[in-house]
Amino acid sequence: MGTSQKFLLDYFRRCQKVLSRIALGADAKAVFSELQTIVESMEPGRTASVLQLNPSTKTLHSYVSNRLPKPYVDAIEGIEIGEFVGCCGAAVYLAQTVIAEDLQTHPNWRLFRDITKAANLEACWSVPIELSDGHIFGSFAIYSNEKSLPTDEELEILTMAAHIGSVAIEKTLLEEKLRFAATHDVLTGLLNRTQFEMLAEKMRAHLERRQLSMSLLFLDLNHFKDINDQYGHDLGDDLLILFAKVLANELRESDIVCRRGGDEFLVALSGTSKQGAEMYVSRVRKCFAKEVVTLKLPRKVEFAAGIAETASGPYLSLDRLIIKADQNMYKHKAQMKKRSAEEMDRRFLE
Ligand SMILES: Nc1nc2c(ncn2[C@@H]2O[C@H](COP(=O)(O)OP(=O)(O)OP(=O)(O)O)[C@@H](O)[C@H]2O)c(=O)[nH]1
Repeated sequence: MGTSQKFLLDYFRRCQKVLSRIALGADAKAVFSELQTIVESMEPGRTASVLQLNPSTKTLHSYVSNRLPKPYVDAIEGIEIGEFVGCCGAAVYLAQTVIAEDLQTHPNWRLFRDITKAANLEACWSVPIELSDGHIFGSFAIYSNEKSLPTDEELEILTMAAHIGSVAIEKTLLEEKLRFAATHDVLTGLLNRTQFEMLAEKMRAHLERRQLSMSLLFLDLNHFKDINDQYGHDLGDDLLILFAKVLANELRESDIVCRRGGDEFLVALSGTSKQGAEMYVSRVRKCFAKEVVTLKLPRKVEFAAGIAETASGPYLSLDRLIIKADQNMYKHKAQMKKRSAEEMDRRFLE
């Protein structure tokens, strides 16, 4: 009997090893592969399967490879969940365990009888993989090549395996969140300054080796403090988010952008001359002017941009590039402010 005391002891030892591996940073997929093997060893003729829910399409997809026959795996790939969709589709839909003792007679399997027969699958028990916030990640199922119901212990083992797997997923998600928080700006989701400088330096060194040009841009919103003061910080935040989105949307994959702080942004354009950088700024200006109207600000919002290019010979250091772009941005800002003052004078005198 698979659930003898010896088996249970062995099972707990193996689960403990998996938990240690999770603590040491094992990848969630590797953890589930291991859990599949452990659960399959309960009885001969058992095959485990882990499916992941795509929440936007409400469909299930293989999370880790398994030993189920390929035609069966292909047939259920991307299946939509539902109250009466097999055991996994129903377990995820209902957020509860679904057991089919005999796939040839269970109503949920009516549409799958031929493929399960061809795959020599007779019974299926599926438990939802639930995360601590209540979200259902997917399903953990056992298929058997004999009509059968799980014992209480077998069901407990399956549920525990799904739970251990959920811990691995949560840890992976949390680590991803931490990695993102350490390298990105919270408000705009762009890279933060430290991460940008690290990547821009790599870009600079790579381009210097190939003697290809690089442009560094310093961009700064005009009169942002007034916008904050007059219309509130929430609207100021929305403006920063919108500007960040436009800057990122107009970039190629090889280019990078960061929020340097406040209303200042840096962009590094790979293999791009000053002329190319000017074209980028003009695209951003056009798109920003179009998008900013959605914020319904009663005043025009503009930005100043400074460009620093490095090409051929010994390349400028990243620090020098940033300083140069900053100086050019200030010159541009001064010109813009002078122009707008002259415009005001003209209007006043007319
Ligand atoms: N809403 C919002 N404001 C911020 C944030 N970070 C910095 N600020 C504000 O951004 C403003 C930047 O002001 P300044 O550097 O004087 O820039 P400015 O008003 O655009 O001046 P010019 O660039 O000379 O036109 C300050 O008032 C900061 O308090 C943020 O995350 N959200």
